[in-house]
Amino acid sequence: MEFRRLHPLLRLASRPLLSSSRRFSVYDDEMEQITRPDWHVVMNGKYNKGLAFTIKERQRLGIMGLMPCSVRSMDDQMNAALANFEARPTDIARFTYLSAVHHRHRRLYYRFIKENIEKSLPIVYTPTVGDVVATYGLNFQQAISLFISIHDKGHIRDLMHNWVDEGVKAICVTDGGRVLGLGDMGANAMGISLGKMILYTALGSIPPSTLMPVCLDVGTDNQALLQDPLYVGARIPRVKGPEYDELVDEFMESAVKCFGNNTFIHFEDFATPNALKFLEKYQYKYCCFNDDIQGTGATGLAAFINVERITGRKLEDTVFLFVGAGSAALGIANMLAMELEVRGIPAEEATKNIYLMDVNGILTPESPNPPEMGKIFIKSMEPMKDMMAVLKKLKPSVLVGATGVGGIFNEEVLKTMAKNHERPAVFPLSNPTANSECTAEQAFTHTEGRVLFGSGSPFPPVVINGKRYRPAQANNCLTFPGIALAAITAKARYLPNEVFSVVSHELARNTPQELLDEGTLFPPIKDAHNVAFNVGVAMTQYLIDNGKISLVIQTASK
Ligand SMILES: NC(=O)C1=CN([C@@H]2O[C@H](COP(=O)(O)OP(=O)(O)OC[C@H]3O[C@@H](n4cnc5c(N)ncnc54)[C@H](O)[C@@H]3O)[C@@H](O)[C@H]2O)C=CC1
Ligand SMILES: CC(=O)C(=O)O
Ligand SMILES: [Mg+2]
Repeated sequence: MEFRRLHPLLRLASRPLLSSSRRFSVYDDEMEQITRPDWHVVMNGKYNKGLAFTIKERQRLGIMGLMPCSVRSMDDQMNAALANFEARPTDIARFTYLSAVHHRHRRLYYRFIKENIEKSLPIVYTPTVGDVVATYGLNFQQAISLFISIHDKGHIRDLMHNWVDEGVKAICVTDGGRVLGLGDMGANAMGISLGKMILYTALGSIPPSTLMPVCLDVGTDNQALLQDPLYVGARIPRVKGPEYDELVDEFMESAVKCFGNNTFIHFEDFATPNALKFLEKYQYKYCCFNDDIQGTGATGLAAFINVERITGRKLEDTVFLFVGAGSAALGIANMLAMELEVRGIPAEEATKNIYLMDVNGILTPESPNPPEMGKIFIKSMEPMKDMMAVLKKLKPSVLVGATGVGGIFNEEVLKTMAKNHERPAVFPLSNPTANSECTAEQAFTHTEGRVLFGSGSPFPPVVINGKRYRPAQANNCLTFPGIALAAITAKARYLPNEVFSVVSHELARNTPQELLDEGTLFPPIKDAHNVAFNVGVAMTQYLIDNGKISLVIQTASK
């Protein structure tokens, strides 16, 4: 892992020796200590490298005796970390162990996550991050992120001045309005901003010192949190209306003033009405990105492109049913409609076979308050509320779940999909695992292994009649690290919708043919960092070719 700025002592340590009055003789008579001893280098995770400091480095840095005499290579430290990680009895204990590694030795932490991504992703991300968010107050240890509360209105720039690193290039901001499928999690949502930014580094190779996770703490309507003595956020009902909007405006203005107008600002887990409002308001004004809408949109479209490759059934001839009409479903459905239009299908035709249903049923002219982004999918048909009745009538071959409601794709739903189609596609996208619309085992079992499958949270392989099926993870973590990498690399001024189409196609292309042949829709998680790199390159190329980069860059004025 390359870190951009070295601690001055480490820089000094890599230079030829200067003369000094103090002399060490234990290991190397020629070695001299050139500076006052500084334990800071071993106490700060940003500079520490544990037992990997050589004896010479220990002498140069004045840290002899602050660790045992063994020198342990990074490879050996990785082995020790893996043994420690696996010895922990629960996933939350593994998360806590890794957080301690982050605190004392960041290089080891990111290398561990990257090189053990199949084991570590479910810990630092969904599903365990859901438990981390739920128990955030109980386990709170150390601030490594920026909290901006409603009480800080008018002073956000001052708070940004307090941030630990200069040269911030990307921010992940949440207000905790809808965290995974857990609902309003108030200030506990910081766990989600942190989790996303860990993947910026582990998958996107973006230096952590350029990243700032933020939680806008505007209170919460979650009564359990308000009554929890350990809750760390503002104990007030969630602030809404102009006061809230002004806070978010001030946050955006402060971010670009402090860190430059190319700062990549990632919105995460805002409740859908706010997510849609801010995307519309800021998309062409800032270099901003909504992961739940655009990152998920790009991921979902990639899945559909690969369904088309496997089944040979054209997207324009496919009937899609989205159960859920929030950020995730709207993001994917709109990406799909855009793809069809790019392929020459007229706008009205493009949405003809794309159906959305929310908690009130299929979107029809009678639906109460359909979101603006969902209006193109409204169908002039009889209102239908029952999912089974809809499945029987429309016979979709692609079924997407983005409701946050665990288990609603039950045996009957899955069997109906299998009865109607030789290769039905089913996407229970909701997180964490308990909120998944079905499990992989249920999906493969009730479709006799014929399903094309992608879930938001990971599931282990499924074996049916001796045949092993590999469930793919359909999660925006396959896109947002590459999107961030590209936006930062190209110094993008703003991100038009078309870039996400480039991202989708690149993600789909990264799925090896042998996996498509066995019915797997996405690249394996072990290749996620290669995917992030390839997505980053493709998107950067698009931004440069299409003049979306800044020619005049307004830099920070912190
Ligand atoms: N796999 C991934 O990459 C992603 C997954 N998600 C997941 O998607 C879920 C939804 O997120 P959002 O769209 O932001 O939430 P949201 O709360 O805005 O939308 C949920 C939608 O589901 C509908 N709904 C609820 N119960 C229903 C039912 N029984 N039948 C039909 N519709 C029902 C609601 O009316 C609403 O339209 C969350 O669990 C989240 O974790 C979100 C983003 C990315
Ligand atoms: C994956 C993600 O962004 C979500 O579940 O909200
Ligand atoms: Mg999210």
